[in-house]
Amino acid sequence: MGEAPALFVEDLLSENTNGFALKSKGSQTTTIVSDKTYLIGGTDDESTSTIEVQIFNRSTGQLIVPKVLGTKPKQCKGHSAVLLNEDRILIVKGDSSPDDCTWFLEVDTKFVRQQRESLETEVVAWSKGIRGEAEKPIVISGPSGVGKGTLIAKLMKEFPSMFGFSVSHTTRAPREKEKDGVHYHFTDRSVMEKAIKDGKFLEFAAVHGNLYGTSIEAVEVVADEGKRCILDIDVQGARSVRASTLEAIFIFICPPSFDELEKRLRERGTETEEQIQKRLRNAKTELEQGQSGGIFDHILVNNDLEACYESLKKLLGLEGIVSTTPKSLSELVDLPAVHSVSKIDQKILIICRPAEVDKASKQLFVLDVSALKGGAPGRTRGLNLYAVDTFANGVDGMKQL
Ligand SMILES: Nc1ncnc2c1ncn2[C@@H]1O[C@H](COP(=O)(O)OP(=O)(O)OP(=O)(O)O)[C@@H](O)[C@H]1O
Ligand SMILES: Nc1nc2c(ncn2[C@@H]2O[C@H](COP(=O)(O)O)[C@@H](O)[C@H]2O)c(=O)[nH]1
Repeated sequence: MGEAPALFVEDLLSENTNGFALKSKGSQTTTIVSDKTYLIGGTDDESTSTIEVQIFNRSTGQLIVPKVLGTKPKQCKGHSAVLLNEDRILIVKGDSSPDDCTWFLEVDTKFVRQQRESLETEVVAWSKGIRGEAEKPIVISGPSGVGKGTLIAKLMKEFPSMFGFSVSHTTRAPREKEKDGVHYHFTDRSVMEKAIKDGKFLEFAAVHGNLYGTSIEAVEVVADEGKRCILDIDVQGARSVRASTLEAIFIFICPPSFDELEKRLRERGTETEEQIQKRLRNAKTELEQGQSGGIFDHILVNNDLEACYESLKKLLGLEGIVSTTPKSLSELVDLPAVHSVSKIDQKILIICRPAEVDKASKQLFVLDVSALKGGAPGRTRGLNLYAVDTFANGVDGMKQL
């Protein structure tokens, strides 16, 4: 936290109009949201490779660096900023790959308000914009040994381009065939506790004597691959995700009987007798909570593995579907570094400056934000970006937008 030189801040503020941010200092934009001015990008620190955020509080006259949650966007040659609905700022990056040009800086969404309260500091959160209707993440829960991992492995094998696994962090030791970064991020407790304190986790819980948690990044990485995220987490974690702003589908897997659950745990042969006893004790509570309503949308009994897998596929609308490749982004447009933005209702017009027209594929782009879904933690879905052929449509064509 530090005081801003008065002149500098006045310069920035004088360039603002009606909540729209204009270019101010190098690649920095300023956006006013009630009594705060968000200064985005363009810090003097050349070592910074990500877009930085500072907040000038006009009531107190202080310039602060907030805690920034979510993966930060990479610096680019130029960006524009538009305030949307008083709770998030849309950042349009120029000279960026088509799947990296729209980002949201959430400044007062439900997630940000929750985090501000729990971390007791000023918070903002980045969420990347994703084109189209990406599907909701899937939370799979159930007692240890019921077959969650087995079912998820089958799904990922049959539909490798459709689903991605959220790699959790855990403080437990790796099993013989487990790989760091693939099955789990195996982590020291102190490191994980610090990351939790820093707001890096969507959820975490003490499970069977160890700490487990889903980082925000683990979910974002999967969304960035254009895949649907699968979380394998315990009931406490499912409850936390249910209470969070992440919209997901919650599935609870039950064993056909308690004896069968014990048999599977023993036959897996990965735990000591003491650990098996602990997992079975916890299973009783998990089975009660999982089936008592309020958390899960669907309950599946994993008796016969193939039958349960077919039910899972049916529930996810995958019956008769053959694995597809991820949606191609090749048809998407390249935005120029120098552009201006204006907002008409829920449509953002991105206008290429004359000097850049030759470099850009089109002169005018429209970003439709009327159907936004999701947001931090995770990605903001439902964006629609398209180029408008102004020469063909002329002024009339633009009016129709
Ligand atoms: N329907 C089934 N019938 C018989 N055995 C099964 C069935 N489903 C899974 N198994 C076996 O049960 C054992 C436990 O399965 P799995 O490791 O997938 O459970 P899990 O729910 O992921 O456990 P954990 O929560 O401890 O990670 C494995 O050896 C697996 O092969
Ligand atoms: N709350 C969370 N629970 C998690 C997470 N990752 C895994 N788990 C659950 O832990 C138990 C035990 O797993 P194991 O690999 O040690 O057998 C199991 O029920 C998992 O679902 C997490 O990130 N958060």
